[in-house]
Amino acid sequence: MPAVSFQSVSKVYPASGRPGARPLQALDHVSFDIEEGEFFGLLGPNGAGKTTLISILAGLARTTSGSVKVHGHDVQAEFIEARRHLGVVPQELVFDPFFTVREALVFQSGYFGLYDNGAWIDELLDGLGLADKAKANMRQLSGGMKRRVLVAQALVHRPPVIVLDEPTAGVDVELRQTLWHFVGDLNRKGHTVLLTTHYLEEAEALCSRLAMLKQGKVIALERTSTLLSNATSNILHFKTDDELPPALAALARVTGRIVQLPANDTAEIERHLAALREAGVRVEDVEIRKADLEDVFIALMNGSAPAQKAPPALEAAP
Ligand SMILES: Nc1ncnc2c1ncn2[C@@H]1O[C@H](COP(=O)(O)OP(=O)(O)OP(=O)(O)O)[C@@H](O)[C@H]1O
Repeated sequence: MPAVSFQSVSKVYPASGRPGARPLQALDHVSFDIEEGEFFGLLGPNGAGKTTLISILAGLARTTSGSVKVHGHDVQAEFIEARRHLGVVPQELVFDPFFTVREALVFQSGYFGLYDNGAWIDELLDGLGLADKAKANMRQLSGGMKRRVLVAQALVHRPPVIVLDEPTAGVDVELRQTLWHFVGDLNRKGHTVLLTTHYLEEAEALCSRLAMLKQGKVIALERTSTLLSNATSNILHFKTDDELPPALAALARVTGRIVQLPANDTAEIERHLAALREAGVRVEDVEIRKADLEDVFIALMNGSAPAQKAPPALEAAP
């Protein structure tokens, strides 16, 4: 039995009351399973539907059609059983300002009928670097510390499935490391992890399998290693102040002065360089690197399949 199963999930938000407003299809027949013990990544640009899908999984929103199960329990029909199997770390920092950290965790344990949870709470506080904040009031904590408490709250009932919705947005390196160490450990002990993130290098490093959403549809569902090995193999990376010739501009990812051009082999790299020379483009700091998940993501979001070699942009210069 899969840990999480999404079966043809659609979600339409009704039109707002504003004149001319139309209903919005946030999810369009999303289907995939997450197996027990997987570290699974859900990726997609802003507005792709990730939070909507997670809200449905957590029982905070309802599907328009389709079904979602956690360890075989339907999240709508068997809400309590499904919820017991899930620990959800929300994107937003929601907390009760009147509790201390420990009180918040004791209170949360009570929701699940756990009245003798002190040992596990201590373990959570230790593992997440919160031990010296146990008696601090929630409102005295920095944003990063509050996020650690949210992670601890999500885990008080030792859920087999852990859902992290952009847990590292705006958090410092230390918290990221603490969090990934802790969550990685739980995953090695058999917990299933579902992660949404905009940090693709994080997804590449952590997730064994990925789903990519675009406008509410699954456009890729693959092992991370397969996505990477199918990708255009090299990226020609350089800086320039000059304008690229149109054929190269159409292929390039440009960030300020930095240009990145996909190239499948050495011959294509040479063709790109020759074309740049011919167009009088002055380049600096030229590097060739392997394609990463960000390159795959961009290719997929732009509608070009990463497995396919980019069309030869230019004829080789003499
Ligand atoms: N409560 C709501 N009412 C109406 N439309 C909504 C509601 N919540 C989300 N949407 C819309 O549904 C679409 C999907 O939003 P969602 O927040 O699920 O995307 P996301 O992939 O999580 O984006 P982000 O990366 O920005 O968090 C967006 O167009 C969004 O504006």
